[in-house]
Amino acid sequence: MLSILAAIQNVALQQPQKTAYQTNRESLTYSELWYLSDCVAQYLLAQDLKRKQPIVVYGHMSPLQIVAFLGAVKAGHPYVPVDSSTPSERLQLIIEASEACMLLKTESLSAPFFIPEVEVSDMITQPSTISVEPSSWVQERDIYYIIYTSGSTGKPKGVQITANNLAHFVAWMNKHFPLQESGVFLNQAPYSFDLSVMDLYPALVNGQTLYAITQEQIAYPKSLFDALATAEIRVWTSTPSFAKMCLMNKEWHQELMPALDTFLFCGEVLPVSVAQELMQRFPQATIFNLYGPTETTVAVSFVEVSSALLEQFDQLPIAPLSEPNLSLVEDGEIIISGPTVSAGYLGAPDLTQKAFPTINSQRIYKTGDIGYEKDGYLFFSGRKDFQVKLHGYRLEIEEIEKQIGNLPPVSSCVVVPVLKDGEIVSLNAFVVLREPLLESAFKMTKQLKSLLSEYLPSYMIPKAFKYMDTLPLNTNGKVDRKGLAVMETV
Ligand SMILES: Nc1ncnc2c1ncn2[C@@H]1O[C@H](COP(=O)(O)OP(=O)(O)OP(=O)(O)O)[C@@H](O)[C@H]1O
Repeated sequence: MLSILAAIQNVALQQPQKTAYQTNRESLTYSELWYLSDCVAQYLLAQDLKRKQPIVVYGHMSPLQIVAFLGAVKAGHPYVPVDSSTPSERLQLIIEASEACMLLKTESLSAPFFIPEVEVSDMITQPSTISVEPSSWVQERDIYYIIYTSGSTGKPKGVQITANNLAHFVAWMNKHFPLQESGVFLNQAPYSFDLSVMDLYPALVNGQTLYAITQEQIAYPKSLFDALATAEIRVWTSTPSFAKMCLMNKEWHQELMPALDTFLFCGEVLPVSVAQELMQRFPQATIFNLYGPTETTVAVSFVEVSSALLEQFDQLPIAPLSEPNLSLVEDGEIIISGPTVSAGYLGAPDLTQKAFPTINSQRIYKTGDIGYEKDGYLFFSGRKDFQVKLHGYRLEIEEIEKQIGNLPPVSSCVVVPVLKDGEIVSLNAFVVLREPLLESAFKMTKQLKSLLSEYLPSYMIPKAFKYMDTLPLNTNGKVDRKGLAVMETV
Protein backbone atom coordinates (compact mmCIF):
# COMPACT_ATOMS: atom_id res chain seq x y z
CA MET A 1 0.00 0.00 0.00
CA LEU A 2 1.09 3.52 -0.77
CA SER A 3 2.87 5.30 2.08
CA ILE A 4 1.63 8.86 2.29
CA LEU A 5 4.90 10.14 3.74
CA ALA A 6 7.07 8.25 1.22
CA ALA A 7 4.98 9.65 -1.63
CA ILE A 8 5.37 13.22 -0.35
CA GLN A 9 9.09 12.65 0.15
CA ASN A 10 9.32 11.52 -3.42
CA VAL A 11 7.67 14.74 -4.62
CA ALA A 12 10.05 16.77 -2.44
CA LEU A 13 12.99 15.03 -4.13
CA GLN A 14 11.62 15.19 -7.68
CA GLN A 15 10.29 18.75 -7.67
CA PRO A 16 11.69 20.53 -4.60
CA GLN A 17 10.87 24.04 -5.79
CA LYS A 18 7.25 23.34 -6.65
CA THR A 19 4.75 25.18 -4.43
CA ALA A 20 3.05 22.75 -2.09
CA TYR A 21 0.85 25.18 -0.23
CA GLN A 22 -0.28 28.71 -0.81
CA THR A 23 -2.53 31.28 0.81
CA ASN A 24 -3.02 34.94 -0.09
CA ARG A 25 -0.16 35.69 2.33
CA GLU A 26 2.22 32.75 2.53
CA SER A 27 3.55 29.86 0.53
CA LEU A 28 5.67 26.78 1.01
CA THR A 29 7.62 24.65 -1.45
CA TYR A 30 7.81 20.85 -1.27
CA SER A 31 11.44 20.98 -0.14
CA GLU A 32 10.53 23.46 2.62
CA LEU A 33 7.60 21.29 3.68
CA TRP A 34 9.82 18.23 3.88
CA TYR A 35 12.72 19.95 5.60
CA LEU A 36 10.65 21.94 8.12
CA SER A 37 8.56 18.91 9.07
CA ASP A 38 11.81 17.03 9.70
CA CYS A 39 12.78 19.84 12.10
CA VAL A 40 9.45 19.50 13.92
CA ALA A 41 9.83 15.71 14.07
CA GLN A 42 13.35 15.99 15.42
CA TYR A 43 12.19 18.45 18.07
CA LEU A 44 9.46 16.03 19.12
CA LEU A 45 11.76 13.02 19.11
CA ALA A 46 14.15 14.91 21.40
CA GLN A 47 11.39 15.38 24.02
CA ASP A 48 10.52 12.74 26.50
CA LEU A 49 7.13 11.97 24.92
CA LYS A 50 5.26 8.71 25.13
CA ARG A 51 5.33 7.05 21.72
CA LYS A 52 2.15 7.27 19.69
CA GLN A 53 0.57 9.78 22.08
CA PRO A 54 -1.56 12.33 20.19
CA ILE A 55 -0.36 15.87 19.50
CA VAL A 56 -2.86 18.68 19.06
CA VAL A 57 -2.13 21.10 16.20
CA TYR A 58 -3.94 24.41 16.59
CA GLY A 59 -4.29 27.18 13.99
CA HIS A 60 -6.07 28.21 10.81
CA MET A 61 -5.02 27.76 7.19
CA SER A 62 -1.31 28.22 7.81
CA PRO A 63 1.55 26.43 6.04
CA LEU A 64 3.09 25.72 9.43
CA GLN A 65 0.04 23.64 10.37
CA ILE A 66 0.77 21.32 7.45
CA VAL A 67 4.41 21.26 8.56
CA ALA A 68 3.25 20.32 12.07
CA PHE A 69 0.96 17.53 10.79
CA LEU A 70 3.79 15.93 8.85
CA GLY A 71 6.27 16.59 11.68
CA ALA A 72 4.01 14.80 14.16
CA VAL A 73 3.53 11.71 12.00
CA LYS A 74 7.22 11.61 11.10
CA ALA A 75 7.91 11.38 14.85
CA GLY A 76 5.36 8.55 15.17
CA HIS A 77 2.56 10.61 16.77
CA PRO A 78 -1.00 11.01 15.47
CA TYR A 79 -2.11 14.62 15.21
CA VAL A 80 -5.41 16.14 16.26
CA PRO A 81 -6.19 19.19 14.09
CA VAL A 82 -8.08 21.96 15.88
CA ASP A 83 -9.15 25.07 14.02
CA SER A 84 -8.61 28.39 15.77
CA SER A 85 -12.34 29.13 15.56
CA THR A 86 -12.77 26.46 18.26
CA PRO A 87 -13.87 27.82 21.64
CA SER A 88 -11.31 27.22 24.39
CA GLU A 89 -13.67 24.97 26.41
CA ARG A 90 -13.91 22.62 23.45
CA LEU A 91 -10.15 22.74 22.92
CA GLN A 92 -9.74 21.85 26.61
CA LEU A 93 -12.18 18.97 26.18
CA ILE A 94 -10.27 17.66 23.15
CA ILE A 95 -6.93 17.91 24.96
CA GLU A 96 -8.32 15.98 27.92
CA ALA A 97 -10.21 13.38 25.89
CA SER A 98 -7.30 12.68 23.53
CA GLU A 99 -4.72 12.70 26.37
CA ALA A 100 -2.56 14.78 24.06
CA CYS A 101 1.05 15.16 25.17
CA MET A 102 1.72 18.46 23.44
CA LEU A 103 -0.02 21.42 21.84
CA LEU A 104 1.62 22.79 18.70
CA LYS A 105 0.24 26.13 17.62
CA THR A 106 0.53 28.59 14.78
CA GLU A 107 -1.57 31.20 16.58
CA SER A 108 -1.45 32.47 20.13
CA LEU A 109 -3.84 31.15 22.75
CA SER A 110 -4.97 33.09 25.78
CA ALA A 111 -5.81 30.33 28.27
CA PRO A 112 -3.18 27.90 29.56
CA PHE A 113 -3.98 24.26 28.79
CA PHE A 114 -1.68 22.50 31.27
CA ILE A 115 0.22 20.56 28.62
CA PRO A 116 3.42 21.76 26.93
CA GLU A 117 2.55 24.39 24.30
CA VAL A 118 5.00 25.24 21.51
CA GLU A 119 4.81 27.66 18.60
CA VAL A 120 5.57 25.67 15.45
CA SER A 121 7.89 28.45 14.26
CA ASP A 122 9.98 28.02 17.44
CA MET A 123 10.55 24.36 16.61
CA ILE A 124 12.29 25.08 13.36
CA THR A 125 14.94 27.57 14.34
CA GLN A 126 17.55 24.83 14.69
CA PRO A 127 19.13 24.07 11.34
CA SER A 128 18.61 20.40 10.64
CA THR A 129 20.42 18.42 8.01
CA ILE A 130 19.50 14.91 9.00
CA SER A 131 16.22 13.44 7.80
CA VAL A 132 14.08 11.57 10.27
CA GLU A 133 14.33 7.83 9.61
CA PRO A 134 11.17 6.19 8.18
CA SER A 135 11.35 3.73 11.09
CA SER A 136 10.27 6.62 13.36
CA TRP A 137 7.24 7.47 11.19
CA VAL A 138 3.72 6.30 11.99
CA GLN A 139 3.42 2.78 10.59
CA GLU A 140 0.57 1.34 8.54
CA ARG A 141 -1.61 0.30 11.45
CA ASP A 142 -0.76 3.29 13.62
CA ILE A 143 -3.16 6.17 14.05
CA TYR A 144 -2.27 8.97 11.64
CA TYR A 145 -4.83 11.59 12.66
CA ILE A 146 -7.74 11.95 15.07
CA ILE A 147 -10.60 14.23 14.09
CA TYR A 148 -13.17 15.26 16.66
CA THR A 149 -16.66 15.31 15.19
CA SER A 150 -18.39 18.64 15.48
CA GLY A 151 -20.86 17.31 17.98
CA SER A 152 -23.78 18.65 15.99
CA THR A 153 -25.42 15.39 16.98
CA GLY A 154 -24.31 14.46 20.49
CA LYS A 155 -20.96 14.66 22.30
CA PRO A 156 -17.82 15.10 20.19
CA LYS A 157 -16.08 11.81 19.43
CA GLY A 158 -12.43 11.39 18.45
CA VAL A 159 -12.39 9.41 15.20
CA GLN A 160 -9.06 7.59 14.80
CA ILE A 161 -7.81 7.18 11.24
CA THR A 162 -4.82 4.92 10.63
CA ALA A 163 -2.07 5.45 8.06
CA ASN A 164 -3.56 2.49 6.22
CA ASN A 165 -7.09 4.01 6.20
CA LEU A 166 -5.69 7.24 4.78
CA ALA A 167 -3.55 5.46 2.18
CA HIS A 168 -6.56 3.49 0.94
CA PHE A 169 -8.65 6.63 0.78
CA VAL A 170 -6.02 8.50 -1.27
CA ALA A 171 -5.57 5.49 -3.58
CA TRP A 172 -9.36 5.42 -4.10
CA MET A 173 -9.37 9.15 -4.89
CA ASN A 174 -6.53 8.68 -7.39
CA LYS A 175 -8.36 5.84 -9.06
CA HIS A 176 -11.62 7.69 -9.65
CA PHE A 177 -10.83 11.38 -10.09
CA PRO A 178 -8.42 13.28 -12.38
CA LEU A 179 -5.95 14.25 -9.65
CA GLN A 180 -2.62 13.43 -11.22
CA GLU A 181 -2.81 15.99 -13.98
CA SER A 182 -1.00 19.15 -12.87
CA GLY A 183 -3.14 21.86 -11.28
CA VAL A 184 -4.09 23.82 -8.20
CA PHE A 185 -6.44 22.29 -5.60
CA LEU A 186 -8.75 24.48 -3.54
CA ASN A 187 -8.59 23.96 0.21
CA GLN A 188 -11.73 25.48 1.72
CA ALA A 189 -12.46 23.25 4.71
CA PRO A 190 -10.59 23.94 7.95
CA TYR A 191 -8.37 21.06 9.09
CA SER A 192 -10.60 20.07 11.99
CA PHE A 193 -13.19 19.06 9.40
CA ASP A 194 -12.29 15.87 7.54
CA LEU A 195 -13.43 17.28 4.20
CA SER A 196 -10.02 19.05 4.22
CA VAL A 197 -8.37 15.61 3.95
CA MET A 198 -10.03 15.25 0.54
CA ASP A 199 -7.84 18.00 -0.89
CA LEU A 200 -4.85 17.98 1.45
CA TYR A 201 -3.41 14.49 0.89
CA PRO A 202 -4.48 13.86 -2.72
CA ALA A 203 -2.80 17.18 -3.58
CA LEU A 204 0.44 16.50 -1.68
CA VAL A 205 0.81 12.88 -2.77
CA ASN A 206 0.39 13.93 -6.41
CA GLY A 207 2.75 16.89 -6.10
CA GLN A 208 0.06 19.50 -6.71
CA THR A 209 -0.34 22.96 -5.20
CA LEU A 210 -2.94 23.51 -2.51
CA TYR A 211 -4.55 26.94 -2.41
CA ALA A 212 -6.08 27.56 1.02
CA ILE A 213 -8.69 30.22 1.65
CA THR A 214 -9.21 31.60 5.11
CA GLN A 215 -12.42 32.28 7.03
CA GLU A 216 -11.46 35.94 6.90
CA GLN A 217 -11.50 35.84 3.07
CA ILE A 218 -14.78 33.94 3.07
CA ALA A 219 -16.30 36.65 5.23
CA TYR A 220 -15.27 39.34 2.69
CA PRO A 221 -16.60 38.27 -0.71
CA LYS A 222 -14.39 40.72 -2.59
CA SER A 223 -11.26 39.18 -1.16
CA LEU A 224 -12.64 35.66 -1.75
CA PHE A 225 -13.49 36.29 -5.40
CA ASP A 226 -10.21 38.16 -6.03
CA ALA A 227 -8.43 35.05 -4.77
CA LEU A 228 -10.57 32.70 -6.84
CA ALA A 229 -9.92 34.83 -9.92
CA THR A 230 -6.15 34.60 -9.60
CA ALA A 231 -5.47 31.22 -7.98
CA GLU A 232 -5.89 29.13 -11.17
CA ILE A 233 -7.77 26.44 -9.29
CA ARG A 234 -8.40 23.25 -11.23
CA VAL A 235 -9.92 21.00 -8.55
CA TRP A 236 -12.60 22.41 -6.26
CA THR A 237 -13.49 20.61 -3.03
CA SER A 238 -16.12 22.06 -0.74
CA THR A 239 -19.48 21.49 0.87
CA PRO A 240 -22.46 22.14 -1.40
CA SER A 241 -23.45 24.99 0.93
CA PHE A 242 -20.20 26.77 0.25
CA ALA A 243 -20.74 26.50 -3.51
CA LYS A 244 -24.28 27.73 -3.05
CA MET A 245 -22.94 30.76 -1.23
CA CYS A 246 -20.50 31.43 -4.11
CA LEU A 247 -23.34 31.10 -6.65
CA MET A 248 -24.95 34.17 -5.11
CA ASN A 249 -22.20 36.16 -6.81
CA LYS A 250 -23.15 36.41 -10.49
CA GLU A 251 -19.49 36.77 -11.45
CA TRP A 252 -18.64 33.30 -10.26
CA HIS A 253 -18.42 31.34 -13.48
CA GLN A 254 -16.00 29.61 -15.82
CA GLU A 255 -14.52 32.85 -17.17
CA LEU A 256 -13.47 33.83 -13.67
CA MET A 257 -11.94 30.38 -13.10
CA PRO A 258 -10.95 29.05 -16.53
CA ALA A 259 -8.78 26.23 -15.13
CA LEU A 260 -11.59 24.73 -13.05
CA ASP A 261 -12.47 21.29 -14.41
CA THR A 262 -13.46 19.20 -11.36
CA PHE A 263 -15.93 19.81 -8.54
CA LEU A 264 -15.82 17.42 -5.59
CA PHE A 265 -18.72 17.84 -3.16
CA CYS A 266 -19.23 15.98 0.08
CA GLY A 267 -20.59 16.38 3.59
CA GLU A 268 -24.19 17.33 2.82
CA VAL A 269 -26.91 16.83 0.26
CA LEU A 270 -25.94 18.32 -3.10
CA PRO A 271 -29.24 19.88 -4.22
CA VAL A 272 -30.23 19.33 -7.85
CA SER A 273 -30.72 23.10 -8.29
CA VAL A 274 -27.12 23.78 -7.21
CA ALA A 275 -25.77 21.10 -9.55
CA GLN A 276 -27.85 22.48 -12.44
CA GLU A 277 -26.63 26.00 -11.94
CA LEU A 278 -23.00 24.86 -11.64
CA MET A 279 -23.32 22.96 -14.90
CA GLN A 280 -24.53 26.10 -16.63
CA ARG A 281 -21.90 28.35 -15.14
CA PHE A 282 -18.97 25.92 -15.47
CA PRO A 283 -19.54 24.04 -18.72
CA GLN A 284 -15.98 22.66 -18.75
CA ALA A 285 -16.19 21.13 -15.29
CA THR A 286 -17.30 17.69 -14.16
CA ILE A 287 -19.28 17.56 -10.92
CA PHE A 288 -18.99 14.66 -8.49
CA ASN A 289 -21.26 14.02 -5.53
CA LEU A 290 -19.23 12.12 -2.94
CA TYR A 291 -20.59 10.52 0.19
CA GLY A 292 -19.08 9.36 3.44
CA PRO A 293 -18.69 10.03 7.15
CA THR A 294 -15.50 10.90 9.07
CA GLU A 295 -15.61 7.39 10.56
CA THR A 296 -14.79 5.78 7.20
CA THR A 297 -12.14 8.32 6.13
CA VAL A 298 -13.83 11.20 4.37
CA ALA A 299 -15.69 9.53 1.47
CA VAL A 300 -16.42 6.04 0.18
CA SER A 301 -18.69 6.48 -2.82
CA PHE A 302 -19.59 8.92 -5.56
CA VAL A 303 -21.68 9.58 -8.61
CA GLU A 304 -20.75 11.76 -11.52
CA VAL A 305 -23.49 14.33 -12.05
CA SER A 306 -24.74 14.34 -15.62
CA SER A 307 -27.64 16.11 -17.35
CA ALA A 308 -29.29 12.71 -17.77
CA LEU A 309 -29.08 12.03 -14.03
CA LEU A 310 -30.53 15.47 -13.26
CA GLU A 311 -33.42 14.82 -15.60
CA GLN A 312 -34.05 11.34 -14.25
CA PHE A 313 -34.22 12.14 -10.52
CA ASP A 314 -35.38 15.02 -8.33
CA GLN A 315 -32.62 14.15 -5.89
CA LEU A 316 -29.03 13.12 -6.59
CA PRO A 317 -27.93 9.57 -5.70
CA ILE A 318 -24.86 9.04 -3.52
CA ALA A 319 -23.63 5.77 -5.06
CA PRO A 320 -24.31 3.21 -7.75
CA LEU A 321 -25.69 -0.03 -6.30
CA SER A 322 -22.55 -1.77 -7.54
CA GLU A 323 -20.51 0.07 -4.88
CA PRO A 324 -19.11 -2.84 -2.86
CA ASN A 325 -18.50 -1.14 0.48
CA LEU A 326 -21.99 0.30 0.98
CA SER A 327 -25.12 -1.60 1.88
CA LEU A 328 -28.44 -1.17 3.60
CA VAL A 329 -29.60 -3.12 6.63
CA GLU A 330 -33.23 -4.03 7.31
CA ASP A 331 -34.27 -0.70 8.81
CA GLY A 332 -32.76 1.21 5.89
CA GLU A 333 -29.59 2.29 7.67
CA ILE A 334 -26.50 2.62 5.46
CA ILE A 335 -23.57 0.53 6.66
CA ILE A 336 -20.02 0.79 5.36
CA SER A 337 -17.26 -1.82 5.21
CA GLY A 338 -13.80 -1.89 3.67
CA PRO A 339 -10.25 -0.76 4.34
CA THR A 340 -11.15 2.83 5.25
CA VAL A 341 -13.31 1.94 8.25
CA SER A 342 -11.75 3.76 11.22
CA ALA A 343 -10.07 2.09 14.15
CA GLY A 344 -12.89 3.52 16.29
CA TYR A 345 -13.40 6.35 18.77
CA LEU A 346 -10.46 7.21 20.97
CA GLY A 347 -10.99 6.26 24.60
CA ALA A 348 -14.60 5.19 24.02
CA PRO A 349 -14.71 1.39 23.67
CA ASP A 350 -18.46 1.15 24.30
CA LEU A 351 -19.33 3.73 21.67
CA THR A 352 -16.86 2.07 19.29
CA GLN A 353 -18.39 -1.35 19.78
CA LYS A 354 -21.86 -0.01 19.16
CA ALA A 355 -20.99 1.93 16.02
CA PHE A 356 -18.45 -0.53 14.58
CA PRO A 357 -19.93 -4.02 15.00
CA THR A 358 -18.66 -7.11 13.19
CA ILE A 359 -21.16 -8.58 10.76
CA ASN A 360 -20.32 -11.79 8.84
CA SER A 361 -16.77 -11.54 10.20
CA GLN A 362 -16.43 -8.07 8.67
CA ARG A 363 -15.94 -4.93 10.71
CA ILE A 364 -18.45 -2.32 9.57
CA TYR A 365 -19.54 1.19 10.49
CA LYS A 366 -23.19 1.98 11.13
CA THR A 367 -23.58 5.46 9.66
CA GLY A 368 -26.84 6.53 11.23
CA ASP A 369 -27.82 7.61 7.70
CA ILE A 370 -30.96 6.25 6.10
CA GLY A 371 -30.89 5.25 2.46
CA TYR A 372 -33.05 3.67 -0.19
CA GLU A 373 -32.42 1.99 -3.52
CA LYS A 374 -33.92 3.03 -6.82
CA ASP A 375 -33.09 2.42 -10.48
CA GLY A 376 -29.60 1.10 -9.81
CA TYR A 377 -28.59 3.79 -7.34
CA LEU A 378 -28.41 4.35 -3.61
CA PHE A 379 -30.04 7.53 -2.30
CA PHE A 380 -29.61 9.31 1.03
CA SER A 381 -32.94 10.07 2.63
CA GLY A 382 -31.97 11.47 6.00
CA ARG A 383 -30.35 10.75 9.31
CA LYS A 384 -31.70 8.53 12.00
CA ASP A 385 -31.08 11.27 14.55
CA PHE A 386 -33.16 13.72 12.49
CA GLN A 387 -36.22 11.66 13.21
CA VAL A 388 -38.01 13.53 15.95
CA LYS A 389 -41.14 12.91 17.96
CA LEU A 390 -43.61 15.74 18.12
CA HIS A 391 -46.92 15.31 19.96
CA GLY A 392 -46.50 11.55 19.58
CA TYR A 393 -45.86 11.61 15.83
CA ARG A 394 -42.55 10.39 14.41
CA LEU A 395 -41.32 12.97 11.89
CA GLU A 396 -38.49 13.06 9.39
CA ILE A 397 -37.02 16.57 9.45
CA GLU A 398 -35.45 16.12 6.00
CA GLU A 399 -38.80 15.13 4.51
CA ILE A 400 -40.29 18.41 5.74
CA GLU A 401 -37.29 20.37 4.42
CA LYS A 402 -37.60 18.68 1.06
CA GLN A 403 -41.27 19.60 0.73
CA ILE A 404 -40.69 23.22 1.76
CA GLY A 405 -37.69 23.38 -0.60
CA ASN A 406 -39.93 22.21 -3.48
CA LEU A 407 -42.39 25.09 -3.07
CA PRO A 408 -42.02 27.59 -5.94
CA PRO A 409 -41.14 30.67 -3.83
CA VAL A 410 -38.46 28.80 -1.84
CA SER A 411 -34.79 28.50 -2.71
CA SER A 412 -33.63 26.58 0.38
CA CYS A 413 -34.80 25.71 3.85
CA VAL A 414 -33.73 24.22 7.17
CA VAL A 415 -36.14 22.97 9.81
CA VAL A 416 -35.13 22.73 13.45
CA PRO A 417 -37.09 21.40 16.43
CA VAL A 418 -37.96 23.80 19.24
CA LEU A 419 -37.29 22.33 22.67
CA LYS A 420 -38.95 23.14 25.96
CA ASP A 421 -37.72 21.34 29.07
CA GLY A 422 -36.00 18.82 26.81
CA GLU A 423 -39.17 18.03 24.88
CA ILE A 424 -39.88 18.99 21.27
CA VAL A 425 -42.85 21.34 21.28
CA SER A 426 -42.86 22.66 17.69
CA LEU A 427 -40.78 23.15 14.55
CA ASN A 428 -39.14 26.29 13.16
CA ALA A 429 -38.43 26.73 9.46
CA PHE A 430 -35.63 29.00 8.23
CA VAL A 431 -36.28 29.87 4.62
CA VAL A 432 -34.34 31.55 1.82
CA LEU A 433 -36.74 32.81 -0.85
CA ARG A 434 -36.02 32.94 -4.57
CA GLU A 435 -37.17 36.57 -4.80
CA PRO A 436 -36.85 39.29 -2.14
CA LEU A 437 -39.83 39.41 0.19
CA LEU A 438 -42.16 42.12 -1.15
CA GLU A 439 -45.22 41.44 0.96
CA SER A 440 -45.23 40.98 4.71
CA ALA A 441 -43.56 37.93 6.23
CA PHE A 442 -46.91 37.06 7.77
CA LYS A 443 -48.57 36.84 4.33
CA MET A 444 -45.72 34.77 2.91
CA THR A 445 -45.93 32.34 5.83
CA LYS A 446 -49.67 32.01 5.31
CA GLN A 447 -49.09 31.27 1.63
CA LEU A 448 -46.33 28.71 2.30
CA LYS A 449 -48.38 26.95 4.97
CA SER A 450 -51.34 26.74 2.64
CA LEU A 451 -49.16 25.34 -0.19
CA LEU A 452 -47.57 22.87 2.20
CA SER A 453 -50.89 21.57 3.40
CA GLU A 454 -51.26 19.90 -0.01
CA TYR A 455 -48.18 17.77 0.63
CA LEU A 456 -47.83 17.40 4.39
CA PRO A 457 -50.18 16.60 7.25
CA SER A 458 -50.71 19.56 9.56
CA TYR A 459 -48.55 18.12 12.36
CA MET A 460 -45.55 18.19 9.99
CA ILE A 461 -45.94 21.87 9.09
CA PRO A 462 -43.55 24.11 11.05
CA LYS A 463 -45.20 26.58 13.38
CA ALA A 464 -42.86 29.51 12.75
CA PHE A 465 -41.13 30.62 9.55
CA LYS A 466 -38.17 32.99 9.43
CA TYR A 467 -36.89 34.50 6.18
CA MET A 468 -33.18 34.92 5.66
CA ASP A 469 -30.95 36.15 2.82
CA THR A 470 -28.72 33.11 3.21
CA LEU A 471 -28.59 30.17 5.57
CA PRO A 472 -25.73 30.61 8.06
CA LEU A 473 -22.82 28.19 7.66
CA ASN A 474 -20.67 26.79 10.45
CA THR A 475 -16.87 26.93 10.21
CA ASN A 476 -16.94 23.62 8.34
CA GLY A 477 -19.02 25.21 5.61
CA LYS A 478 -22.10 23.13 6.39
CA VAL A 479 -25.46 24.72 7.22
CA ASP A 480 -25.26 25.73 10.87
CA ARG A 481 -28.19 23.78 12.34
CA LYS A 482 -26.89 24.21 15.87
CA GLY A 483 -26.82 28.00 15.51
CA LEU A 484 -30.31 28.04 14.00
CA ALA A 485 -31.66 25.87 16.79
CA VAL A 486 -30.96 28.62 19.32
CA MET A 487 -32.19 31.44 17.08
CA GLU A 488 -35.44 33.20 17.86
CA THR A 489 -38.17 33.23 15.24
CA VAL A 490 -41.17 35.49 15.00
N1 LIG B 1 -23.25 13.40 -0.59
C1 LIG B 1 -23.93 13.45 0.54
N2 LIG B 1 -25.28 13.57 0.52
C2 LIG B 1 -25.98 13.64 1.67
N3 LIG B 1 -25.43 13.62 2.90
C3 LIG B 1 -24.11 13.50 2.98
C4 LIG B 1 -23.28 13.41 1.82
N4 LIG B 1 -22.02 13.27 2.23
C5 LIG B 1 -22.05 13.28 3.57
N5 LIG B 1 -23.28 13.45 4.04
C6 LIG B 1 -23.74 13.52 5.45
O1 LIG B 1 -22.64 13.95 6.24
C7 LIG B 1 -22.34 12.96 7.23
C8 LIG B 1 -20.87 12.90 7.48
O2 LIG B 1 -20.43 14.13 7.91
P1 LIG B 1 -19.38 14.28 9.09
O3 LIG B 1 -18.60 13.03 9.25
O4 LIG B 1 -18.66 15.53 8.83
O5 LIG B 1 -20.21 14.44 10.40
P2 LIG B 1 -21.56 15.17 10.74
O6 LIG B 1 -22.47 14.06 11.07
O7 LIG B 1 -21.95 16.15 9.69
O8 LIG B 1 -21.26 16.02 12.00
P3 LIG B 1 -20.72 15.57 13.39
O9 LIG B 1 -19.34 16.12 13.32
O10 LIG B 1 -21.58 16.21 14.35
O11 LIG B 1 -20.77 14.07 13.46
C9 LIG B 1 -22.86 11.67 6.63
O12 LIG B 1 -23.08 10.70 7.61
C10 LIG B 1 -24.14 12.15 5.96
O13 LIG B 1 -25.17 12.31 6.90
